[in-house]
Amino acid sequence: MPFPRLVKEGLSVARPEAPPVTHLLSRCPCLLSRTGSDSLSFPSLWQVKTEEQIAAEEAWYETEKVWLVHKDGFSLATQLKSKELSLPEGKLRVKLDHDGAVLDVDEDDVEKVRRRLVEGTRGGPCWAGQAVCWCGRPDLLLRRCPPVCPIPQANAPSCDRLEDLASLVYLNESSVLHTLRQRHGASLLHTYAGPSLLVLSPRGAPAVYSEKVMHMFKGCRREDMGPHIYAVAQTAYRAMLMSRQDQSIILLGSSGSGKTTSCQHLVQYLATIAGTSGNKVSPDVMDKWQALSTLLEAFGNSPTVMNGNATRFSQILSLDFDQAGQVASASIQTMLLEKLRVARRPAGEATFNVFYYLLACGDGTLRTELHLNHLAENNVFGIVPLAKPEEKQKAAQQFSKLQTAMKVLGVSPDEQKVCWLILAAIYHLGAAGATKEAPEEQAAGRRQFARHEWAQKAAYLLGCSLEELSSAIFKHHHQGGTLQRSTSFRQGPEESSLGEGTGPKLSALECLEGMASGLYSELFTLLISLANRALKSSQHSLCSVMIVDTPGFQNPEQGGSARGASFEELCHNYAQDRLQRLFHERTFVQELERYKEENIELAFDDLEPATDDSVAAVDQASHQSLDGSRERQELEGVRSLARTDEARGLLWLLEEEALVPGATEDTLLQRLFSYYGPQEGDKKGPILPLRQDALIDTVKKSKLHFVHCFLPVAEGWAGEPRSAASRRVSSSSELDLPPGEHCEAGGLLPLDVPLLRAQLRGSRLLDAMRMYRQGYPDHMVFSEFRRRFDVLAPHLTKKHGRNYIVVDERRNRSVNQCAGETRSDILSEP
Ligand SMILES: Nc1ncnc2c1ncn2[C@@H]1O[C@H](COP(=O)(O)OP(=O)(O)OP(=O)(O)O)[C@@H](O)[C@H]1O
Repeated sequence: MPFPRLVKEGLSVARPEAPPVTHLLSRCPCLLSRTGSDSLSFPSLWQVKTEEQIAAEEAWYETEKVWLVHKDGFSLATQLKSKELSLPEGKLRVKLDHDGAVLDVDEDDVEKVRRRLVEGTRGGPCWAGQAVCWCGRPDLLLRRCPPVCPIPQANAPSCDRLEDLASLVYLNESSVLHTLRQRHGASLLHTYAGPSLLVLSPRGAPAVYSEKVMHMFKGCRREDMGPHIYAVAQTAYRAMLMSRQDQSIILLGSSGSGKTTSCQHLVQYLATIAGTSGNKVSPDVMDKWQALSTLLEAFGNSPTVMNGNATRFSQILSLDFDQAGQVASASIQTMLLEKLRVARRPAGEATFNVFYYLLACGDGTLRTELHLNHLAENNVFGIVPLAKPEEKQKAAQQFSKLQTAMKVLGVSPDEQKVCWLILAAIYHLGAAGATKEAPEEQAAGRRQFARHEWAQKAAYLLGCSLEELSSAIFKHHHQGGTLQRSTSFRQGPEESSLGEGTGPKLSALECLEGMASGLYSELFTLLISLANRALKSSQHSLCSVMIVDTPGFQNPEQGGSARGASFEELCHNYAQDRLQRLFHERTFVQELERYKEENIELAFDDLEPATDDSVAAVDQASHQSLDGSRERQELEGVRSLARTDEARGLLWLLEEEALVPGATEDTLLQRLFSYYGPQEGDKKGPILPLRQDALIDTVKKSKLHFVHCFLPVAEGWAGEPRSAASRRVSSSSELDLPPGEHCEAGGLLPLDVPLLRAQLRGSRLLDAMRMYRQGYPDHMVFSEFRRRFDVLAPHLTKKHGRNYIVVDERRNRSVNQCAGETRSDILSEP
């Protein structure tokens, strides 16, 4: 039976809910096994277990199966216990299942699970925190899961492909990895992790995405759907319709793990299901979304060491729905575009896709207009056409596709022309290059183009004279003296020369790079507003589903590149970190606080301490604000103000140092390390703090849904293993164990267990799942409860009006009575 509770600010419902029969069939890991091959299958694909199967499972749980964790993987073993066995403190004796070897191992090498009994929270002794049974057969559980679980446990084979990791009888890291490994081997991409979805990015084009499949999810409730990205979209859509509250779906994960692909599937689902008139999807809606995706992919993506088509900006896509639940309007917000990539980028990486498309364009007239018939031998921005004929051909096709997409988005031929002119001008600026002047020449203002004929072309395309262009790029920087220099991908000592006492001066090349990235950024902003013009409508909308996609975590070393992260990568990583932290706050910290207030005891005594120091340090703003427009004479004051002992975030420091005369990258680093660098005896590396961005504030007020995308293996964008380190796909030889027990054994698809383990730890999904199964995860605030159910008490509505608000609802007896009467209705949604 469910356990609804009236709590201070609403009504919570514990899991397990009372399942209807079909529901029971789909969820119970104890009694049932499934025969379907994919997560799309529904309860009909489940089979009730035979008595023999149940007996085998019982026997399994009676032997003490444990996970033995090795440095790169884990093995199934049986713990050996006997009275005669005398082992030193902290040691256990185990027998490996695959070869029968008996080993004495450290207790710490055996996967830990919860040990404490959570008594009374659910009113049953079987609720020891490990066992979640949806079938209501506590007698089975009682035998399997004693009140205090004395040892770490592995799950019976029937749990191997469980759809929801939170339903594992024994929830621990190795059990989760094992389940994911089994599902991955069966090409099951999606798995529920309690309230969230986990996606293991596939290779190739899996057949689980199609319009036909979308219609299988239409109208379903969360508990009726197998794990799938469409299920997340459907859950958010349904929740929005029910609660009239904005919803946000947040995609988390490493670069290349499939966030943008999932984002596209989410949009397609919502546009298909809610962009429908009658039974037909409006072609207009779908065409526009497809066109938007083509546009963003061209202008905002580029190949990186981690991903052949990496997104280099953050975006919030918003679909706005009307009263009837149809898409009324849509919009896109973008931020953190990595604009400097146009001019400078890490070695081995490429510029934005659109340049390759334009340079491969087969339209002779356009090429002539853009002066692209003859290309330069050198380009300081490294913008060069693709070399291989097949790549060129593909890029030319992409250019035509882009032109069509712009047309669909209502970008007129003249507006398109402006885009091509700016892109070509950037190309010509790169071909023009800049003089490499000595510091004394900088002072004399001798910065200029290296090859004037190319600069002339750029000026012509931008509609100005060469002198005007030159002046705009090189001359006006003399007066400022407080310009912030770009610090990314810096190489070469000549670029770090500084004018004495006048603040950092920019080299001619930096001036040129600034112009190119500024032009590109303006162009990108313009295109986004043109796209919004096409997506918006004057139709009234009620609430929205927002989808948040940001560049994934990126560690250059993991991509096989021996360098530190660039400033831009740092910003993207920080944004991801903030979103991860939001996940943890919503699914764990806030829940825990709520339970504390309600005196509900939960057992979380073996949790790893939080490791988000870097985000905490980021938010460390200065107590004293600086005004960037301060006059020159105030800068001496700034110097003393800036150089206090107060620890601040990196962006604060950058702003301050940019204002301080004579400040250099070294002084910035010095301060950074003095605040956050390793202390004596501290083995941690420096923490790189930033200031928080606006993205979080935008989504915080909505109901959040999280999708965690995991990389199964570390492959570079060319499909090559990224580095020797990441190639450590656990092989049995490395673990000194025979084949048969490791991640890739048994014909499963390759899976990099250490990589997966790192992602699992980073995501803190285990914390969220433990909370989910112990607590009361389904929660409805009173105002929402009343909105949905006040129809059942019309006399109250008549008396107080539809929108009345009572501060402490529990004091309102009549409302409570009403709540009591309708509690069961909450559990079966109308
Ligand atoms: N669900 C999926 N179906 C098919 N292919 C996928 C899926 N997820 C990922 N991929 C493959 O992985 C590649 C990388 O995915 P994607 O660009 O979506 O990753 P990302 O997490 O958005 O990366 P980044 O953070 O670098 O932008 C895709 O080009 C695609 O080939």
